[in-house]
Amino acid sequence: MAFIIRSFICNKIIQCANGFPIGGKGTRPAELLSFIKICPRRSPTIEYIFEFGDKKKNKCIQKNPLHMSSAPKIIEKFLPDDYVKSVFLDNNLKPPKIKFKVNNEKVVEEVINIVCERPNSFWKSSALLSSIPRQNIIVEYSSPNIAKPFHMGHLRSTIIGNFIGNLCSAVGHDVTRINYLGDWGKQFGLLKYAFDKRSMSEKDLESNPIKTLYELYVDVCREAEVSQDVHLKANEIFTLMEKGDENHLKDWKLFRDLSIKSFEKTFRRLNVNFDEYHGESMYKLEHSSLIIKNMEEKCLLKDLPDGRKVFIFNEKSSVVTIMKSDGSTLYITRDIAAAIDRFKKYKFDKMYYIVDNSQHDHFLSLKRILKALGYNWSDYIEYVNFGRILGMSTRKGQVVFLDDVLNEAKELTLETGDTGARLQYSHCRLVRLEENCGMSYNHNANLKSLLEPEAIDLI
Ligand SMILES: NC(=[NH2+])NCCC[C@H](N)C(=O)O
Repeated sequence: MAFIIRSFICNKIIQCANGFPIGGKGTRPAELLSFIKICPRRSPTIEYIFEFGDKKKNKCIQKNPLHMSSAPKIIEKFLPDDYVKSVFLDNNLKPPKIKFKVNNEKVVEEVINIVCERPNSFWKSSALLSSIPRQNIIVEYSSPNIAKPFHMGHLRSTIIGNFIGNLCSAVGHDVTRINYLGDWGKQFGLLKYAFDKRSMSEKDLESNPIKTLYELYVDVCREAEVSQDVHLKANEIFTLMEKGDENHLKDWKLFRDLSIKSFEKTFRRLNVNFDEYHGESMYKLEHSSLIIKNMEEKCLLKDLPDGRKVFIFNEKSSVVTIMKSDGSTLYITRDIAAAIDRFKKYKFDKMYYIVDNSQHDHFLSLKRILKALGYNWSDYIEYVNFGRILGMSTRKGQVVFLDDVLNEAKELTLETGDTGARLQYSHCRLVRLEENCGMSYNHNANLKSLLEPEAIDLI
């Protein structure tokens, strides 16, 4: 609720600064808002500080239109009022800052009135929020790989991405939530090879498709470790798939449909939604060929003696393979195509990719390549990374299944006391009590008595 006071202080500072050099002229309250901060509570009075612009300091402060030289004038002209009891320069702070001591009673009254009037939307009137320009935002999160179980890394991406999506919508941005499935690549050649070799059919997948497909994948990876032949066959199958071979694609589609069904069950359980399901399979050879042509025209690719086409990444001349020697495409090529496609379609102002740390270099390359291709919007791409869950490898079969984790978490919350579930339960009970007691908030209540540190903290 600090925003009421902050905007109030801003307006007054601008009034006071009017007419002398740095402040005043055309400065809008919104420009000053972020420089006003609430102090950690040390005294019973709520205090705010104003930080001055400093050329040498961080960018944010550099943008501050008010400089230290304005301080004495502001203090002199700032007359105490209903909201602010006193204003002074605190020289104990390094560098010194203006301190505003606030009238607690007035703030408590304002806060309680606003919350009572608009209990579900009061926070939206924050001046800080209204100064944010509305944007078109894409959040890509979760993005599990089909035919494999949804694992903890995907769970983190799902939770963080969903949260970012909610936050962006809440402040009024247009948000498109995309789940970009890992549904293409050599692993589907491997899987299809194993599926055929064991003469399997749709029937074998009926009872537990993900588990069956996953076991098959772990099995064939083991086989591939000792047999070059398996690799060759899998590559061959995947190359055929890229060329549109219907027989292979029919089974791939079956794996994909069954996987999505199972993921959706998990998303329902987590109360997570997506606007669109995309996938790597949307960006096959024809997209990649265009990108490769474009990169070649701009002299961004180098042909290696082994037949690969690579992008020379940086000064240290590390390379990123854009096309394999057998002509098939790669994860990065598909991501380049997907980003270009999304910009065409959504004209985003910001696109967030929520993916674990292990893909740091991948996203760095993605941004660099897009920039080298002349797409300046690559600056709008934000890679939101998070710590990787160590010791898991889908290829080796070392994963913790998400459904097992959720089941265990459910049991634990039911058993133990001090948990989120318990908190929700207590909240429900309190709401019920409030509903049943037949009393409502008394607008004439004497708010002076709300002086406990806990009450002030809450406000
Ligand atoms: N656009 C992207 N590359 N998103 C992340 C995809 C994550 C990938 N499917 C994985 O599980 O590792």
